Amino acid sequence: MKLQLALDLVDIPGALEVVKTVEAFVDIVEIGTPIVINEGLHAVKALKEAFPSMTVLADLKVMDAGGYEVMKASEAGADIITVLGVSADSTISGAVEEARRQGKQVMVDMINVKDIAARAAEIDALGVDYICVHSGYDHQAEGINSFQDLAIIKSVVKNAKTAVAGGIKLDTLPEAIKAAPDLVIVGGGITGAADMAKTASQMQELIAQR
Ligand SMILES: O=C([C@H](O)CO)[C@H](O)[C@H](O)COP(=O)(O)O
Repeated sequence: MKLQLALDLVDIPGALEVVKTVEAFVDIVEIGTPIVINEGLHAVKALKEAFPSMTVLADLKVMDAGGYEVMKASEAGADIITVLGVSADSTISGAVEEARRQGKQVMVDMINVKDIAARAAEIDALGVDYICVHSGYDHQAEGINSFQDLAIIKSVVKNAKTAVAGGIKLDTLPEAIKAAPDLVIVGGGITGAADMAKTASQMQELIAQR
C-alpha cells in the first residue's frame, strides 16, 4: 500500500516547500485540481523538475477530450493523470490509449458516481490503472466519507489498483487501511498538521504495520 500526498491549497513555491519537508515519507505527490486551476500545468512541470525521481500525479479530473488532456499533462511531466468516472467510456478509453503511448498511467476518480459497483466494473474493463473512491470537499462538508465505497470497489475490481481519498486524517487512516486499498491519498491530513513530516511518517508506519 502506498501513500499519496495531495497538494491543493498552495501555490507552486508552497507546494515545493511542502514536498521538501515530507518527500521521505510519501510515494506519490499530487498536484491537486485547485493548483492546476490557479497555476496550470506549470505546477506539474515545476514539481517534476524539482523532484525528478518523485512519481507525480496531475489531478486534472478530465471529463472530456481524454487523449488530448492526458497528452498535455504527460508533456508537463505527470506520471499519473486523473479522469472522472462519470465521463463517457470513450473519454476514459482515449485517456488510457494516450497514457499507454506516453508510458503513463490513468487514475479514474469515482466522485459523484451513483452506482459505484456497476461503474467500477465497467471502468475496470477499460484497462485503467487505478480506480479511486473519493469524498470531495463538498461531500466531506456533508459528513460523507468513502470507506464503504472502497469496500464495494474492492469486491468488483479485478485488474486496476484501488485508491481512496477524501478527508483522511491520522485518526481515520486505520479505517482506510482495513479495506486494503493499493493507495491512500491524503491532503489536508498532512498539509494541515502542525508537524507535516511527523504526521506523514506516522502514516507510513501505520501502513507498514498492516
Ligand atoms: O481531489 C481533491 C479535492 O477534490 C480537491 O480538488 C483532494 O485532493 C482530495 O480530496 C484529497 O485531499 P483531502 O480531502 O484534503 O485529504
